[in-house]
Amino acid sequence: MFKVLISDPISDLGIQKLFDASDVTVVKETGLSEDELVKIISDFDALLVRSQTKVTKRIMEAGSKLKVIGRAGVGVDNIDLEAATQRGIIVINAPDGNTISTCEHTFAMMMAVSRNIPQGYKKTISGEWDRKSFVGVELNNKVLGIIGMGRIGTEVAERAKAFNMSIIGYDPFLTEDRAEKLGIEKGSVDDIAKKADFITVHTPLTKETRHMISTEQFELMKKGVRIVNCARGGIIDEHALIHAIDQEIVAGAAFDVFETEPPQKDHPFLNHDKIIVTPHLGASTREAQENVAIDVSEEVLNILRDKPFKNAVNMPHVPSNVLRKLQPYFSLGERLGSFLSQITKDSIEEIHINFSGELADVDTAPLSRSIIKGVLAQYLDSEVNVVNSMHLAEAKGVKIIRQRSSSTKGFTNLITLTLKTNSGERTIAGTLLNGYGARIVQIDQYPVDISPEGIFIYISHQDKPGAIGKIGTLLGENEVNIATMQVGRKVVGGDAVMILTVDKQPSNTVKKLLIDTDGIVSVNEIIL
Ligand SMILES: NC(=O)C1=CN([C@@H]2O[C@H](COP(=O)(O)OP(=O)(O)OC[C@H]3O[C@@H](n4cnc5c(N)ncnc54)[C@H](O)[C@@H]3O)[C@@H](O)[C@H]2O)C=CC1
Ligand SMILES: O=C(O)C(=O)COP(=O)(O)O
Repeated sequence: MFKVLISDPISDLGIQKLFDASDVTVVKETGLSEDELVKIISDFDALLVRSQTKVTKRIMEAGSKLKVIGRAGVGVDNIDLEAATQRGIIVINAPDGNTISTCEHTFAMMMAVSRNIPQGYKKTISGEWDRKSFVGVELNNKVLGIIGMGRIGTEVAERAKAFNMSIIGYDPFLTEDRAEKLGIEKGSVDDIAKKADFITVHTPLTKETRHMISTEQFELMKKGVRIVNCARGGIIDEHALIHAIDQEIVAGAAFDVFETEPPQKDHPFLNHDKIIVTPHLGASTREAQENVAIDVSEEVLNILRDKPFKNAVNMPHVPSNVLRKLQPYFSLGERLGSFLSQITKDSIEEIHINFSGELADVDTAPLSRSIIKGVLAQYLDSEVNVVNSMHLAEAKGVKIIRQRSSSTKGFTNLITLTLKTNSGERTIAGTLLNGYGARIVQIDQYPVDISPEGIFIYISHQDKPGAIGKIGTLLGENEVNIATMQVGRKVVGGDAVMILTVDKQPSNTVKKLLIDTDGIVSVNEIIL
């Protein structure tokens, strides 16, 4: 008999399958503290949560029988995924069930902020009949900027068309082709900042998206822009937003989520006459709650019964003999993927992976998942892992081509990764050198010898006398110490690259100084 603990309010109707299962006992105990959960968790095979329960390492360590944690929703930021993976606990979520509700909430917020509905309501019920202070704007003929064109962002775009809005979308995976099919324009964050009358964000919170809308972006915006965040607190810099309202750039903002939830009583968004707020209600509809509960219950039952499941957000599953052979390569593969995706700025359309030498006769599927995880991780953060990376790439329309070859260019093993985009392709190759660890041995057409660990500055420049000296001096003057330097060029005086390993991250000012240096074409910072 399996025991399932439900520790957050989850729809009873949605989890009926669990109640009906003859091999499952369900216990509902909501509002437990970490200590209380630690005390009882050892009895349970599965734990079902929403966003309230913080599933910590301590709870997992106490859950000696715990096989699966089910999140009835999308974001798994309340679950310590690393601890779960380490303990072999499968974490699953329900990514599809609340898409429509969150999209509709976004519209509710967009319309409420455009017509000052909460402000008007508040004044009217206080007994005042004020028809002058709340003149709004129409959505009709306005430009809507959508940052994050995944499930929710796409649904928002579809509905915005019915309001006669023109839409600019930004997502690293949005191709021209898909944008055209959706009837929207593909743009950058800056394009959106410059052109949009309304901006809504629908990305996860990752190191890339944290404060992706901040002072710099607000300064580009049109006067009177309205901002909506029904994704995650922190994507929009809360302090910079207040400043942009004070400067009369932003006319109004609607937030469902906060950097800290619940927000402190003195949070500047509360009681601000230009900001409307809801308490993380995006997924709070009867339908969404039923959907996510049904999805999560089915997955939990499958996992408990050792049947196939699809929405795992962690845990690799590799036969032990294959695992033994591949183990040393996982980290190299992921780092190759991460390095290359950090210097590939366009939408990725195809991922080509070639395995050669010792790797040509092993089942490299698990290794491919690590490589693809590395490629996707900076965009999808905690939601991408070796279980779901392949599926996520394919779901985003990215074609994956895996090959084996005998050509090793003199190495006993070689992984060659190529990312094809609409504007060209980028390649990286790496190897495990017997006794010397992992090495990146090729970037595009340049042979290199780099240990894939640390902070890198990748500079494309014109091969000119003095170029290296200028860069070295500039970094030195700004106290960025260079640990290693690799250079490569195609022909004398032609395109050249410089790959520096540095001891600390260069500031934005230093990066700008580098970009402004004569002969430098592009500067990328890479963190592995
Ligand atoms: N307010 C609420 O109650 C709810 C909030 N959410 C949040 O909404 C967000 C989006 O959810 P879904 O659409 O289901 O996820 P999704 O995974 O389908 O879409 C997210 C999209 O963001 C894109 N993205 C990642 N990094 C980016 C970057 N740096 N710039 C631009 N785009 C980037 C990804 O490529 C992806 O297409 C998640 O953070 C989720 O937690 C989801 C449900 C309810
Ligand atoms: O699904 C998500 O990511 C959400 O943010 C919804 O959270 P909730 O289940 O309503 O606490």
